Amino acid sequence: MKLLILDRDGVINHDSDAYIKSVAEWIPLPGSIEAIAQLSKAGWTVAVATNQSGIARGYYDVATLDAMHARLRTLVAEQGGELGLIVYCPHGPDAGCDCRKPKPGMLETIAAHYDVPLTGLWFVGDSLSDLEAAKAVDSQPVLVKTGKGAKTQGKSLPAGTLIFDDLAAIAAELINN
Ligand SMILES: O=P(O)(O)OC[C@@H](O)[C@H]1O[C@@H](OP(=O)(O)O)[C@@H](O)[C@@H](O)[C@@H]1O
Ligand SMILES: [Mg+2]
Ligand SMILES: [Zn+2]
Repeated sequence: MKLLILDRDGVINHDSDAYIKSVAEWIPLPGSIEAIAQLSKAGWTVAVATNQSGIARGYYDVATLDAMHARLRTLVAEQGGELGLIVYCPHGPDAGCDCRKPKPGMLETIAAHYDVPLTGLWFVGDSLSDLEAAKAVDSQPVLVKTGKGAKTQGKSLPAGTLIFDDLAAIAAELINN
């Protein structure tokens, strides 16, 4: 089974230091919806693993987050694709949960859901915590330069991190090779 896991903010949609607090603030990055749909139509299952500490911080509630994700699913479906499992961590940095990246809990949940090994599985993110989560379970860390990615690129990255301009470039790589 061809499974790809994506971070959400900064990879699929624009991110903000003020958090993405409403459906209106949730704006897809150029080409990201089309990239997900193309991967889906090419036989890939695309899942999402996203930190959403804004819930713990009281910036928005689960119903609002679900509405953002319903919007994402609708947009992908309008392009003829289908989005897979979305897993989020609603906790704050001090909660000590197992799901907040850089912990790999969400990657483990998704891999178990699809019964796919984590080793070498591509996880695409824009933050160092995304790449560290991948490395923690021997998945393949993949950095995109969108969102916080260009800034992250200047940091010390896990060995073997792959770097792409955006999700569209990743889709082209996976579909054409
Ligand atoms: O990139 P993903 O995991 O999809 O989501 C990131 C968001 O939950 C937010 O994560 C926050 O980090 P803290 O959770 O406050 O450390 C900040 O980086 C915000 O700018 C960002 O919108
Ligand atoms: Mg992100
Ligand atoms: Zn959590």
